[in-house]
Amino acid sequence: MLEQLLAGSLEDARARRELAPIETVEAEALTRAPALDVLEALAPTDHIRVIAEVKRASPSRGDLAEIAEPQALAAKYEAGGASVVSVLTEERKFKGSLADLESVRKAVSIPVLRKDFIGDEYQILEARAAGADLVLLIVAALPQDRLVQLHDFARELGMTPLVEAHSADEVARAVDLGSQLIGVNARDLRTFELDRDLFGRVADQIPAGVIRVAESAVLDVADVEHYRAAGADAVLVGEALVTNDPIATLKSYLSV
Ligand SMILES: O=P(O)(O)OC[C@@H](O)[C@@H](O)c1c[nH]c2ccccc12
Repeated sequence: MLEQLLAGSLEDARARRELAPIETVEAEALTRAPALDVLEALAPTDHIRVIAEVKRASPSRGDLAEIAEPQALAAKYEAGGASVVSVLTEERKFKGSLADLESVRKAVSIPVLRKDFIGDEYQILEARAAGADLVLLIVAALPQDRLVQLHDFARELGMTPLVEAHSADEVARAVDLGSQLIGVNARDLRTFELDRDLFGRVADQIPAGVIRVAESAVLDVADVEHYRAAGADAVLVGEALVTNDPIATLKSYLSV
């Protein structure tokens, strides 16, 4: 499944590239206001931080919410105390788009993450041109040499890569990159199985000073407490925020 998702995102990016060549998108990326300081926004503090996701659907959970106005949802996330907004831009299974990211960027002043299956520099330039401050890089999707190149490329644009791992080996590869922001996804993107305890098993491998994000499978405040107790600095939450009142839900998490 992960291979198909990556192939689909790359194919969609190639089609966009026919219309907007890399030079055009690069010029847009370079004339944007500088990317925001993500490590500052997510710096460990006395409560858990939340990366709140604009998520309409997923291959494992199907349709979650309509979200006609992603900018309105993102504004609620900011009002509720989220530290970062994640916008799924994958079109085929997650029903997102770069247009969603652009409208969210205009509506909030906190950092914005482009959440997609990224395997090409062009997608990173598009993200910056649309105003993203972070990009997701999924360790399982890429050989290490490409991961190094894409990680460097994003950093040269002033962006912060969120490097996603789903096993002890993948965490080791993320650490090898010199990543300052590592996410452990409870969901296996190949089988869609959930393992909420994975974060706790691998958290100690992440060096002090690196921000630790627990991704997926937060359905209520007890799950946030579970991740916090295991050492998470931040949680990345989609489904629970798009299917409940976002402000009230965020406020309950921020008490953890
Ligand atoms: O809806 P949830 O279970 O709260 O999960 C959010 C987020 O972690 C999930 O959307 C995600 C994590 N890593 C990804 C990689 C690609 C697509 C989606 C994801």
